[in-house]
Amino acid sequence: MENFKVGELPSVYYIPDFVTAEQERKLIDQIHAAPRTKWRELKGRRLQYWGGMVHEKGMIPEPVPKWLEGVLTGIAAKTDMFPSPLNHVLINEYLPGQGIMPHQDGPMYYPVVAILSLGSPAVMRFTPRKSSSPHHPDDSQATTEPGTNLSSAVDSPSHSSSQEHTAANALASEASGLSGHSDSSAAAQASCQETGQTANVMQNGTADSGKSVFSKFEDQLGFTGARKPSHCSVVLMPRSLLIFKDEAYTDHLHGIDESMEHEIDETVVNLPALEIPGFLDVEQRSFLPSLGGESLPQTVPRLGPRLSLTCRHVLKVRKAMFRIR
Ligand SMILES: O=C(O)CCC(=O)C(=O)O
Ligand SMILES: [Fe+2]
Repeated sequence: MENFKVGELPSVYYIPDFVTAEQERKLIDQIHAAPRTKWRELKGRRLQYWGGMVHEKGMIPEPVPKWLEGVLTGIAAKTDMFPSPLNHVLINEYLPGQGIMPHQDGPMYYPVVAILSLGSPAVMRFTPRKSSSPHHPDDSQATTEPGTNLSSAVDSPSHSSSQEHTAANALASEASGLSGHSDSSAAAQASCQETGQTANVMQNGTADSGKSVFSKFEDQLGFTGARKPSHCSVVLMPRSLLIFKDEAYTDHLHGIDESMEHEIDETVVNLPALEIPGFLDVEQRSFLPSLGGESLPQTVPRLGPRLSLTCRHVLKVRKAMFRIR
């Protein structure tokens, strides 16, 4: 995994092309095939959650469908960063211009998150948490499943350091009931040879020519090279997997701007991602005649829907009382 580490903020990992285009298409189809009632409409986006309702007293588990189980076991197998099986997936759908306010995922989850991106690209920004920052009610919905009677502690404006999804104290009991399958996962079959090379370039910052890849990109984009380690942005390309933990999880907020274009600025830590074929597909490029083959875009245009699968391990899981079939 160290090959996929990006930037100086501990600890952010970016794996390009974690799933293939075919796997991406199948996942998008599966998401859209879910019953309409699975969608929760929020002000700025809509979401589905799978694995159960997250509650401060513990998640009431529900079986994860096969197609998602493959993603979860694939992530666990390929990344080796989760000590227990991932048991929860939040699927966010963003239309052009939609985003998610800066927030923290909070103590209901084991503090490592894996986000698989599908569809249109976007930029995620990490900013240091300030205790005086205002509370965003929307944030609590982002990761704690609105409409599920989550405790008032989540939405309480009096709640301490504001943006956090502090639904409860850190919970320690292990999740149960979801056994891992280490094979046959869509994600596990994702090509890793191709990605390994790109990742090395991302990590080491040097291409074969010996010239720093970052300086090449920074020259093209007119950057001065003064990146602040604490401010980090990651371009989330379709089919990529972002993983973050440590300070990025506990001391930083993460969010996606609600705008029609995401600026590629000096905080972006995975500039080489922009050079990967397919940064914008042919259809998207036709909207932007200025985007030639050689020149790097200055922004990520939001031209179509983006779907993200936020995969986590909910720490406290309750026994399912009964199931209606
Ligand atoms: O859509 C994304 O990439 C981010 C989602 C997120 O931060 C969350 O669900 O907590
Ligand atoms: Fe989040």
